[in-house]
Amino acid sequence: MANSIAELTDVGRSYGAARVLDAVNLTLRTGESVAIIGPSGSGKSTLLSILGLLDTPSTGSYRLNGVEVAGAKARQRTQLRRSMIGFVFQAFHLVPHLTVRENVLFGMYAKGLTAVEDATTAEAQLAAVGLGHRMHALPSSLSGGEQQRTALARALAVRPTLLLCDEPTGNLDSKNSASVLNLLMDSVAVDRGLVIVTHDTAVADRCERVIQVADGRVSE
Ligand SMILES: Nc1ncnc2c1ncn2[C@@H]1O[C@H](COP(=O)(O)OP(=O)(O)OP(=O)(O)O)[C@@H](O)[C@H]1O
Repeated sequence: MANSIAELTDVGRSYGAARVLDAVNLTLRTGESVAIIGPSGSGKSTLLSILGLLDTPSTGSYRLNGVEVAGAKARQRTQLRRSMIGFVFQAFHLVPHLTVRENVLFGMYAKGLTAVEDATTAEAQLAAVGLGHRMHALPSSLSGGEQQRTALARALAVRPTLLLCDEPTGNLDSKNSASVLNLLMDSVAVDRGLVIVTHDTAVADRCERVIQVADGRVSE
């Protein structure tokens, strides 16, 4: 049965006098793919940052795996983020002087994983995204699609409970978008949920749920 991973109750976020999110109620469960859509500046990235513990709600409750984190200290949020959350961004954010394989390993070390089997996990994850033959390449020699598949392998190698993506196909042509989208959909698992902020209707169409953000409010 699907478990609730993330539960936002009456969440608001203000920056100074500007109210960016208002009374947001949202529950995300394992096995789900959720698209977040809405006009530019409506608060989508802010919502994703709150879900990923990069930002904190100004008001309301956020329960992550049953633990209240809205008022959690930075250290606890960092620990939870490391152990539970994976991110994929539009701009890939690979380390330029590390190879593809090293980028995935670096992501694992950054998450505090240092087991000997890390190299095997990293290589298996790269093979799973179709990059087994590019493991020793530098990011600059890869296509945009290959770079995003590396970023996805880096995120998945630590087995996140929640995979959060901000415009993951925003820098890709249609062919590379389709392959990254297929991999994202394949990454949804009984013990994992997927959230994608997107302007791309092809992406939203593939997700089970579509959440619309407008004027700081969400509707489904
Ligand atoms: N750190 C911040 N300080 C002040 N204002 C902010 C901050 N972060 C976001 N905002 C404001 O909050 C609003 C929502 O921003 P957000 O990035 O969440 O929108 P978005 O829906 O993701 O937009 P886009 O589709 O253009 O990426 C914007 O008006 C933005 O200027």
